[in-house]
Parts: sequence; C-alpha cells; structure tokens
Amino acid sequence: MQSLDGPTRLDLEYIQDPHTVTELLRAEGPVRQAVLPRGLPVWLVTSYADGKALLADPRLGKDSRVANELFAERAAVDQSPVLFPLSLATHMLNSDPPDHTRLRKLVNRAFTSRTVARMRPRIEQITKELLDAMAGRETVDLLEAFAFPLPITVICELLGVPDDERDDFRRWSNIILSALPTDELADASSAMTAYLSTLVEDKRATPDEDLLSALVHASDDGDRLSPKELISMAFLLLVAGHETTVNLIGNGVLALLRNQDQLAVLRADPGLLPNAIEEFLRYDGPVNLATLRFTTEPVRVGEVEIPAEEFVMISLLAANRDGERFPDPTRLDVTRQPGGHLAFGHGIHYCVGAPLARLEGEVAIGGLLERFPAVRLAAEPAELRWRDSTLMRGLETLPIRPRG
Ligand code: HEM
Repeated sequence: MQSLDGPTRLDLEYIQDPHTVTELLRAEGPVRQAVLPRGLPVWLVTSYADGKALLADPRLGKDSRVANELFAERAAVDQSPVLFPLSLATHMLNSDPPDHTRLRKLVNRAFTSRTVARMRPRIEQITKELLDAMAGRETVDLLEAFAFPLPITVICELLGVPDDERDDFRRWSNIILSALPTDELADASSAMTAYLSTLVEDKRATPDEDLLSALVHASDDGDRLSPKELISMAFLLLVAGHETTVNLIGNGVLALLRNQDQLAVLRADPGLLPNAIEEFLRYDGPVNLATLRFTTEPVRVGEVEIPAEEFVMISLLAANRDGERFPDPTRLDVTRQPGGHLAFGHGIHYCVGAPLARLEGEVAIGGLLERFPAVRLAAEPAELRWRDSTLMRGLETLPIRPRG
C-alpha cells in the first residue's frame, strides 16, 4: 500500500490483508481515492453507513456499455481498452432499470427460499459423498476436495451443465476474475463465450427441465432476453455459483479453526449454525469489493464530493468490520446478531442466490463438523495465501487434517 497522501494502490499487500488496509483508510474518512491492481483509479468506500447507502443509490450506475466508455477514457495506456467483454457482461449485475428489472425477474423464482429448500436433500447427498471421499485421507485441501465441488455441482445441476468441461470452466472463470493484468484474459473470455454459446445451442436443440433450458425458451419467446443477454446470464449464474459459496465455506471453516472458543460454542449448541453462517459472512465474507459502479452525477460522501462519471467501489469487507455498526468488529462471535451485514450487497442488486448460498453453507459446514469432530488446520495461518482478486476474498488452498 502507498502512503495515505496520494491515492492508495490496492496491491498484493492489500490483497493478502485487506482488513488492516481498510481499517487505516476508514480512520481517514469514509471514502478515499484508490487505484485497482489493473491500474483503474476509483473512489473506495469503507464505512458501513455510506457503503450501504451507496449500494442502493440510483445515482450510481452499472450499465456495462457506459462503464466501458468511461473505462476507455480513464484507463492507463498499457491496459486493455475494454473493461467488460459485452458478450459475457450484458447481465443484470451490469444493468440499470428497466433492463435490470426485466432480467432479474426471469430468474427470481428459481432462487426463492422455498424453491431452494427443495434442493436440501440433493445438497446433503453431495456433501455426504464428498466427506466420505475425504475420510481416508491424512491431509486434504478443503477447497479442492469439498468447498469447490459442492457449489459447482449444485449450480451446474440447477442450470443443466454437463460435468465434462467443468475444469475448463473453472480455469477461465479464475482468469477472468483475477486481479493481475494478463494476456490470457482475452483468450479466456473468448473460450468462455464459445463454450456457453454451444451449451445454449444444445439446450435449444434438446431442452430439459433445467433453468438454462427455461431461459433459452424465454429468449425464443419474444423479446425478453437477447442472445447476448442469454449467454451473459448463464455466465453470471455459473460464475456466481462457482466463485462465492466456496469462500463462505473456506473462510468460515478457517475462522472457526482459528477461534477454537467459538468452535466450542457452536459444538455445544448446533442450533446456532444459521446465526454462525451470518457471522462468517460478516467477519470475512466471500466478496471483497462490490462490483464496479460509476457516478451519473456528483455524489457527496461525508466531506468529499465525488464528481460525475467516476468509478466507485464499496468495500463490503470493510463495511462489515465498521465498529460504528458492529461492536468489537474484529472478533468472531457466533452468538452475536450480525443481521444487516452487507456480504450479499444491498438494494436492487442484492444477491439473488443468497438463499441457496446460505443453505449450502449450512449443510456444508454443519456436515463437516459433524463428520470430523477433531478437524484441524494443517498449516500455520500465516502460510495461507489469498487469491489475487479484489472481487473475491478467498484462499488459494486450505489444508486441513480431517481426523485431527
Ligand atoms: C456466499 C455466497 C455468495 C455471496 C457472498 C454473494 C454475494 C453477492 C453480492 C455482494 C452481490 C451484489 C454485488 C454488487 O451489488 O456489486 C451479488 C449479486 C448476485 N449474486 Fe451472489 N453471492 C453469493 C452466492 C451466489 C449464488 C450461489 C448465486 C447463484 C447462482 C448468486 C447469484 C448472484 C446474482 C445473479 C447477482 C446479481 C443480482 C442483481 O444484479 O440483481 N450469488 N452476490
């Protein structure tokens, strides 16, 4: 991190320890200028109250076409002039009303708590199979063996994606979300677009009971979904399903194993699990910075006026550790009332998958603790590395000893 006098560079030090960096920044004020790893200048918001208000503020836009234009004006010369490849990025998280409203309506029903509750038996079955496979092993990477395959299998089954190309998908998705400049980005985006186009064509030819077939049908059924929007929707749902819940499981298990007193509290009263999941989301949630927003007019935050047409990033990690909102914020406390945390965002873009993520988190972490009561870390916490992304807060690996 650079000095607090100029814009703060969100570099590798920040990625390894965002909490310390944002605590220092918050002490300076609720918003500061910063530079993202790929060189983009942004305004970074670190307070809970302002973060929450801005997430729901209609003066902040998200439309990917406008964002691309602003990006082309602002980006450093050595950067790719395109922020989002529109073939993949024409989705609800990059749209403003009325497009956002139309796109979100198409999938809302698939993710309500009631619909998702019906998936519990299947989620429990996948969990059991993965835990069984870990049982004979001394040491395992919990992410590879458990936290990744569970949500990936669930979202792929929900959408109707066959297993054969899941590894490729995961690799492209990783590249697309990573923070470092990379030539591979364009290749990964093209490969992803080609893969999803073929998948959509397969669904059109042989529709099934799955969500992707329903979306293909919606796109054939008038003007509700353009071809680009259909591919982008599939991309968004698959990436969200691949990249987020894994970190709820990974970060949650890490937090518990590092705070044995809280593990003991939870073991003594397993009924606390749903509350503990909310606390894991607050304490070290899967999403670091909320996705990109830009001001459509000047917006005042505390003492600072952000001019029009500037990029704004809201740090969900920082908001959730703001002492003004959560007393003793750096302490993991599975009995606290963490309601109101911003790990799933806020406002019209509030995570559509939250009920599914909560259910997966509960079944996974509950299942792991029940099956392996003596589970412990197989690495010093200081040795653990975080993935180089400013969007995702997730470990590269989480070595554990299931049987202690
Ligand atoms: C613990 C896991 C998850 C976390 C922490 C999470 C977090 C978030 C956050 C913070 C946002 C809003 C971003 C912003 O406003 O910039 C969001 C939006 C979204 N999430 Fe999740 N998510 C999770 C799991 C999922 C899952 C499993 C799905 C489903 C496939 C999903 C689908 C979506 C979609 C489609 C949006 C866009 C909603 C909109 O623009 O209206 N998420 N998520």
